[in-house]
Amino acid sequence: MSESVLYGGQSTSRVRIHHLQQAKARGEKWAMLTAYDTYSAAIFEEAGIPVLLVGDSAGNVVLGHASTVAVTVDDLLVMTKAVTRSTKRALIVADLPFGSYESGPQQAFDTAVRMMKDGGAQAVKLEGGARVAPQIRLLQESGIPVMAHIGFTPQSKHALGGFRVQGRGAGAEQLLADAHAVQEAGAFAVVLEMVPAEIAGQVTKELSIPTIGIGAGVDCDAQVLVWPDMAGLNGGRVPKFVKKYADLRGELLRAAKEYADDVRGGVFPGPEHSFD
Ligand SMILES: Nc1nc(=O)c2c([nH]1)NC[C@@H]1CN(c3ccc(C(=O)N[C@@H](CCC(=O)O)C(=O)O)cc3)CN21
Ligand SMILES: CC(C)C(=O)C(=O)O
Ligand SMILES: [Mg+2]
Repeated sequence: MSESVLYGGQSTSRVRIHHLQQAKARGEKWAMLTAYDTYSAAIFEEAGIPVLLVGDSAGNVVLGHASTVAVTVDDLLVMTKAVTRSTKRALIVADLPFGSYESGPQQAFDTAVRMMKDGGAQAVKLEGGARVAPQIRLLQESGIPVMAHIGFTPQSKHALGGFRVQGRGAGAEQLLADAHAVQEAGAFAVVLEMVPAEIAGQVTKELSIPTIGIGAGVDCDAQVLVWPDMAGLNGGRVPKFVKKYADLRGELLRAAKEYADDVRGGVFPGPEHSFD
């Protein structure tokens, strides 16, 4: 078997966007996860996840907001710094929050520069297709790798009418046009969120850049999930596209209860946790 370009050998150098391009050319699929803090980022890198996204899903899963709309650049900067400090192999992508790039290429550039200079990110992600092509183009020309995000774009859920699959029926044409627009503008990869599997497969075939699916079927070049969803830390309802690989909520609940019981019972701390 040929060696993976992403997980291969003894290499300790950083995953770069050209590695993702090579992976697509070789038909090698890869996984992306979100990360928001030091322990999770280090664990995912050790697990061989080549790309980590400091997602604005932090609004939901870290900060307790009902949506990603309230998330600020400052919020994500703190988390991006934590993630970049604790990793050295994974490619770190920072989401650009709602309101920090839409008004034009200059605004997008200013925000992206903060994520790269202060945050240490190696790439940024923004939501939208043809409508953000000018932003993608300026960033790309300025040396900032851009990941695009089309299909269901959570920052515009109020405009899209809630959490809905995009690209069905007549929407397929729009989705394909957006996919081509972001590639043409210079995006190095594109997230496809909640898109019918067949359409996502078609986009993946037509594009030369990698597609990263979330609720977009198995034919994408890569997949992404929000980590507290896939690890079962999330106690609420999770979207249909989530597969639960662990029950961290149950495990943490058990540990916290046992600790509380030990303290109530005078069992903790024991002599081995105490000083003479
Ligand atoms: N915890 C978490 N997971 C995510 O995947 C996620 C976030 N937060 N926050 C930002 C966006 C928002 N996303 C979401 C959130 C909810 C649904 C959802 O409830 N989907 C339903 C309805 C689908 C439909 O109506 O067709 C589902 O059952 O999948 C989907 C994507 C994806 N992102
Ligand atoms: C779900 C992924 C793609 C995302 O944008 C996020 O976590 O914010
Ligand atoms: Mg996001």
